[in-house]
Formats: sequence, C-alpha cells, structure tokens
Amino acid sequence: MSQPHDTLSSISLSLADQDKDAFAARIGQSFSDWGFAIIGDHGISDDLIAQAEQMSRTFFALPDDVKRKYHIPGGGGARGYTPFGTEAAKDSDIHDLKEFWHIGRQLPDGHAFEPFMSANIWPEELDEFRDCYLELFAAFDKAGQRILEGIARYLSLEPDFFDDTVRDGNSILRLIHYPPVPADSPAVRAAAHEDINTITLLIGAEEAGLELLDKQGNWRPVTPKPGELAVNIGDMLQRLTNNRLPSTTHRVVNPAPERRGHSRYSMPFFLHFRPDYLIETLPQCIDQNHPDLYPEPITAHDYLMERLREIGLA
Ligand SMILES: O=C(O)CCC(=O)C(=O)O
Ligand SMILES: [Fe+2]
Repeated sequence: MSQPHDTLSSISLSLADQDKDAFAARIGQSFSDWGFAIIGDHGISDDLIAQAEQMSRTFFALPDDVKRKYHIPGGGGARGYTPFGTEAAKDSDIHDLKEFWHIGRQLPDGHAFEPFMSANIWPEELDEFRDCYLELFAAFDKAGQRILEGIARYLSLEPDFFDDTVRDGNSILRLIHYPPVPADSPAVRAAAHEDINTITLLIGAEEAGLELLDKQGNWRPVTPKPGELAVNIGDMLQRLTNNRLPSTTHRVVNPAPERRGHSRYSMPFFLHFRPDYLIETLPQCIDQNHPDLYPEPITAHDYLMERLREIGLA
C-alpha cells in the first residue's frame, strides 16, 4: 500500500463518493510520491472545457495591439493579459515562450479582501468570455475543494479542514498560449519551476510537454488523457505540511520537430489560501524524525508577495 508507485496512474474523483478513505489514500500516496496526481471524473463538464479551450484560442488569435489593450503596466500580470516574453522562472534570465491571461475571484463590492485582490478586466471583443471563465473558475473551485478534502483525510485532519483556509482565497485561472517554437530557440515554453500556491489543477496537458522532476532527479512526462486534470502541490501546501506533500519542480519542454509548428494551450487553476490565512506548520506533520522546517509562520499574502518578486511579477 505505501510502496512508491513507479508510474503516475489516473485516479477517479468519483471514488471519493464511494469510499472516501480509499480515495484519500490513493491521492495522498500519489502526492507524496510525485507531488502530482492525475484526476479523472472531476465533475468539470466536457462542454465547458471545450468552450473554454475554444475561447482561449479565439482570444490569443486577436491582433497583438488588441491583446495589449488588456495589459496592465505595473500590475505584475495579476489580471488581464501578459504579453509574450514577460515571465521568467526564479533565477532564470531567459523568458518563457508563452503569453497568458489571468482571471481572479469576483469579490462582492466592499469585501474585506479587496485590498489583496485586484478587480477582473474583460476583453470587450469576446461576448461570452466573462461568463465562460467565471463558470470554469467556479467548477475548478469545487473540484479543488473535493481534492483538498481527500488531502485532509490523508493528513488525519478534519475532512473540512481546508474549507475555511481557502474560502474567498486569491485563486487565479490562467489561460496560457505557447506559440509555435522556432527551431533555433534558446528558450523553453516554461522553464523549471515550482508553483507558489496551495494546489494547482491543470486542463490541457494532454498536448505533450509537461514534465516533472522525480525524486531520483529524472524528468518524467506527465501525460493525462484528454479531459483529465493534472493536479500538483504548491509551495504553500508543502510548507504547511512540513514537506510531507512536496511541491515538485516541473517545466514545459519544447515539442518534437514535427509539432514545433503547433501552438499549445493550457489552463492551470492556481488554488490559493485566503490572503490572511497564517501558514503555520501542521502539528500532524511534525515528529522526532521530521522537525519543524518552518518555525516562522507567514500569511498567505506575504508569502505570495515574497515569491512574486522573485519571478519578476511584483
Ligand atoms: O502549461 C502547462 O502544462 C503547465 C503550466 C505551469 O506549470 C504553470 O503555468 O505554472
Ligand atoms: Fe507550474
């Protein structure tokens, strides 16, 4: 049962409805072995995914000057459009080969978290854009909550432990376009990095390229089937769990020569804690063999700011 599995196999989220403990054991094992899990039957409808993928293709096909109207200078890419050649991984001086759009949580007017979370902007060229991605945001939130319930059970926490920690959290839906890659490009689509947040749920990784760095130091392709999610642990959850659930380094490599002429589209949802949530090592994850690696608690917001500065986005 606790033997490390040698491949990343797909886990059905519907198992959580039939046998909560079995689901928790399987995803817990997958996350502790790999920092990743492939999740099927996640409840996000095929139609919604297809519409969202189509909308992303349509948006990124707009002329450059139209897209750039939605770039907020000095906004760190928190909302709206970030052009090709802006984001670089930590300690990297070569930019990733991608452009992206960020959608944040829609807070009701006057919400206490407004100072931490900018308002969304929407492209006026695409009528259904707002509704489509707000629906996808909500669907990701719901799937994420069910996955977090499994993680809570795995860690011997109350099953609803994470509900309050992520309520109205600073989560972000990112639409990414990786354009065709010239043969002589020195850069890669996305350089090796770790995600900063709690967990990430990704649609679109069936187009090859995503790789994780395993515990032996080898790069391994992450290959969900169409419609499945690739889910990974971020630095904030790694920190909360005293590294019991690792935030695994991953990257998106350039395609084989015959696919270089094709774009790649993906849609990660970075599920975040509430900005005021204090990330303080879980006592369940500290023992004699695992002393507390993070004796200084930090709020999710302060941690995020620290990390965004490192990648040139704050
Ligand atoms: O596009 C992908 O498959 C992964 C993207 C990613 O890792 C990220 O944006 O943090
Ligand atoms: Fe990532």
